[in-house]
Amino acid sequence: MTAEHKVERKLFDEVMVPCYAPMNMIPDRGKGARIWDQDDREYIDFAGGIAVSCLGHCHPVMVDALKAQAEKLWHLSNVMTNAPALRLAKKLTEVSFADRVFFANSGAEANEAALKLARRWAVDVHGPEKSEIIAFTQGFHGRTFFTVTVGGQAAYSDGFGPKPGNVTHLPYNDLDALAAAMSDKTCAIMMEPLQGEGGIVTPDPAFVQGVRELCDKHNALLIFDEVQTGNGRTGTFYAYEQTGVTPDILSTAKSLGGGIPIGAMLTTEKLAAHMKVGTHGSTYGGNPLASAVAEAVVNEVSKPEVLAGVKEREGWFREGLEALNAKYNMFSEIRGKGLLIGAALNEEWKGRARDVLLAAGEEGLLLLVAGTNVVRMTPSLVITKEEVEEGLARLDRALAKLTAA
Ligand SMILES: Cc1ncc(COP(=O)(O)O)c(C=O)c1O
Repeated sequence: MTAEHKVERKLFDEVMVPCYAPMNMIPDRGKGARIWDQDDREYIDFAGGIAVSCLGHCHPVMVDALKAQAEKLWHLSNVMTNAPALRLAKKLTEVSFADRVFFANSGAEANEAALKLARRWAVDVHGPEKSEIIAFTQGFHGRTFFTVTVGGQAAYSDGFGPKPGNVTHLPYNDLDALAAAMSDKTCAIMMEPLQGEGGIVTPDPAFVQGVRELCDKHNALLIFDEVQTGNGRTGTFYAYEQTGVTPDILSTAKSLGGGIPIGAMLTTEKLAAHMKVGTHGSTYGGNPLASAVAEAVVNEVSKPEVLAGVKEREGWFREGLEALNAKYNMFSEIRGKGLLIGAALNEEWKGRARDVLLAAGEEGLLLLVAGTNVVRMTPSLVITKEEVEEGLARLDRALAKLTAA
């Protein structure tokens, strides 16, 4: 890398709106579960772009789909439909409960569409009084004003003036609290089937089933936010498949594109009928380039051997992390499902998830955090055994230094 090709990290502090605190390096290229920075330093990637790079970096099926579509047609807007979007929508209905698909560009936008559909349905069928949205503490649904308000972390939605109204937050996994709060004015419940940003929290199966029953009782819609859990992340194509519960609306993004921005809202024929021409829209939603890549990603990830491989890889991670914990005694629990993994710090290390992330970075391993107490891993679903072992060896070195300091 020659000096003139190198962009200095300090430029970030000079020209970017300071919403982020990125690591002190600039990645230059990636392959599989490895990334190299501008200085040619190699990192094993257990972060996967926050549950996005489900096939690793620059997987041939994505590169081929992108190249082929890039030579054909990039963009039309929704004044015309396009073949890649139609094929992708058809595939998404085949791998889920849904009959209908609306394309957006991100998780927040998919959730925004889901919430708007729920309110629209309520207004059409029951009248405007049925408008309450119930969501859960520590939930995360995106950063548009509606979705951040529905998300259960006030720190993200406070300080912007008046919020969209009629949103109630309840503790996750507390069916009694939900039963007491719900009424016929409840329009919809929005939840993650496994909370990601909130700390990798898996609800009791009875809670999820109870939520469905309460929705049926009060004629409310159940929206599953599968932006982080979807597209094979937990070992089934969608996490809801493991709950015995089917939502009315599902949002998906992140791994849907494997790295190209795309999101989608999935729903039933009956609910979709409440959206008419012009009710909602997006310039880029379902654009041919993003749809072509997502189609290739979904075709690959939905293969039974890829989904079975997620469970196998979960075993490699759990075994390796438990062994590290036996050595360093830092975690109270290794939790999550499939390749959505959280290592919760014990009392002694409480609040130091970022220290673990930074120490790992020094050793050439990319991790994530979920809050301040959980070290999160959302690697490629096809990460190799050698990459996992190398990453865990680097984590071993990082924890050795951290615990010795
Ligand atoms: C469960 C969940 N929903 C929604 C979002 C927002 O997605 P995006 O950042 O693509 O808008 C996220 C992002 O972390 C998420 O984890």
